[in-house]
Amino acid sequence: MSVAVETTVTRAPLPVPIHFSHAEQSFSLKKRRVPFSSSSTSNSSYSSPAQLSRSLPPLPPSKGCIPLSRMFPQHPSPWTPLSCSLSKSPRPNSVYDPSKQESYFSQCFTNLGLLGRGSFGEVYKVQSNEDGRQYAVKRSAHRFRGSSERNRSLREARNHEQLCPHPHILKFVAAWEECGRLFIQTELCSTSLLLHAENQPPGPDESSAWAYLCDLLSALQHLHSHGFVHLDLKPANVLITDSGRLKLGDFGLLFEVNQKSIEPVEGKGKGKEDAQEGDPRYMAPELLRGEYGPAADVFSLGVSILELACNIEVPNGGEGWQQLRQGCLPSEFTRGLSTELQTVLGMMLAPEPSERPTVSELLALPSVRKHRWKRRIYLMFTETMLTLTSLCQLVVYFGCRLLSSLHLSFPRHQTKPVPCTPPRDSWDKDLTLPLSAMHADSGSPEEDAVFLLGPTDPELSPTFSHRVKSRLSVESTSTPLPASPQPNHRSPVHTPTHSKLGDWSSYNLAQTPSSIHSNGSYHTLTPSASPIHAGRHTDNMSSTQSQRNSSTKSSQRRGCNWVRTEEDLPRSSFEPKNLLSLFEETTIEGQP
Ligand SMILES: Nc1ncnc2c1ncn2[C@@H]1O[C@H](COP(=O)(O)OP(=O)(O)OP(=O)(O)O)[C@@H](O)[C@H]1O
Repeated sequence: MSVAVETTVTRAPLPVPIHFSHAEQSFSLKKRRVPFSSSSTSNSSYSSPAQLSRSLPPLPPSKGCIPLSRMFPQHPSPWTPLSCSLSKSPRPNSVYDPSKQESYFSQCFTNLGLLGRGSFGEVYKVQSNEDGRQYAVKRSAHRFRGSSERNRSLREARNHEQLCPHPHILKFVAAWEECGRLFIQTELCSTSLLLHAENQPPGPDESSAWAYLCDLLSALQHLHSHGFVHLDLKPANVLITDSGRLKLGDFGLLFEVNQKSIEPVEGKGKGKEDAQEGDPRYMAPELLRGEYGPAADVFSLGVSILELACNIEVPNGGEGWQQLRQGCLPSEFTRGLSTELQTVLGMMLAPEPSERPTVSELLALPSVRKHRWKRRIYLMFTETMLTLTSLCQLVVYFGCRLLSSLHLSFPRHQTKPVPCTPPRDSWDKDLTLPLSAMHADSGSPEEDAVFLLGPTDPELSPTFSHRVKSRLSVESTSTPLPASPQPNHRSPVHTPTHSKLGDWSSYNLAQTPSSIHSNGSYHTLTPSASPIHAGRHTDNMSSTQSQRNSSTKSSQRRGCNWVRTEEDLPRSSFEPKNLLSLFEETTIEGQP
């Protein structure tokens, strides 16, 4: 009798979050991303569907009022360091001179291009003028409109900084505020896990799923052991490095778990009502009851791994969403997975948080231990190989330089005029802007000139020249931009298993490149009995086209006077791709 009652209770539909009323209630194919158009490079004009649904409403149009910046003299906006790394005084190697008109960003970094956009802001690939290394800098999309918005924005930076470094946590470098915007500098990664997964061939990929699970369990163990809960774990918030190592990022919703009660890190203005802040697709059911705890991260990780292993869309509402939160996995997709993975997923997706294993318990499972061991060896090997390759390239580079200088020391070769390098000032003029320009009203072209590239060029960073995907994720809260390049390495992570297809075979056939129309659109797939849909497509045609156009676009980019391309930059670090040209230069210089 009691069992029957329990079953009824468990099966009762969960209260749907308020904002789910606009969510996708029925199941549909993964939306094709809207190609990143050149006109979208402007801050004000661009908004992806995801941004539309999650970003704040636009500022009301001005009705004849003179902008504040024109009414008052434009004093440089104070640069406020927010992280300890910047507050240290005096900072070694600092190139920032507050007396100069240029902003802190302009003085300290060379902008190499846009990496992606999210609901919070834009992420740029930059080169530090202090140490010559490359980083990612996230800039809030617009100026803070009030202190509550500012506090919310600063929370992510503060949360991130207080985390102890870990190999699977995105490394925080610095944060500052300038011109009413927040800047967060982090280590540079290759791309997000979401975009990486979308670039993989369709079909289940269990070996990669185990690798992702091992990395993210390590990250969660680190967070949970330090008393933190992430509360927004999803593939879009995970980054992947060149070696394939996953790094957990985006700590905007980080909570500190106290012994008695669970308090948010900032402690102010967050409570039960904020439980809906995370992405509904990955949200644990107990968050709707205001129960914040480590088990919520385990659930979100379970949904993420289910999505990645089966290569499906997880629902953001409706029947499929309810079923997943009642412990029902979509068997038509999961039956292609091994029993081991199915068991682990079943445990992680238990409806009651108390029934879910902790991260430590999951790490202790024999199946997880086996894959974790393999994963460690793989990462160690790949990262060692990458380091060795870089070292070899460095040796070859200096060898070439030596040979080249020996050649030049012959008197007969000195007759050839050495090409002049333009003075550094002329480069800087292109990119750096007076702070007053940056301080202008939001949306002014001057303000964003440091951050935006040519209106004719949709490929925004050197990384983008390889990015072949131009799809906007309708559901994702971030990165509706072209996907990143396929990493050169092909690892177990990147080599999907196609042997266990189950009912997937029909989907796979439908999603081969031949099913893509010449205009880039996709055939509609046969609706599944499952509410959860097969997901990721690869737009090979647009990819080829994009690559073909990249060289032309690169030369076009050089014509823009307000951005520097990587080719134009002073090269403080060695770039392996230029070895061939170095050899060619040496040969040409050696000719009489
Ligand atoms: N450190 C990084 N290295 C490389 N690419 C990055 C890095 N950080 C972010 N990106 C890229 O920028 C995109 C947007 O970043 P991010 O998701 O952090 O923005 P966001 O505004 O916080 O998004 P949201 O709040 O919607 O999740 C990512 O999807 C990723 O492609």
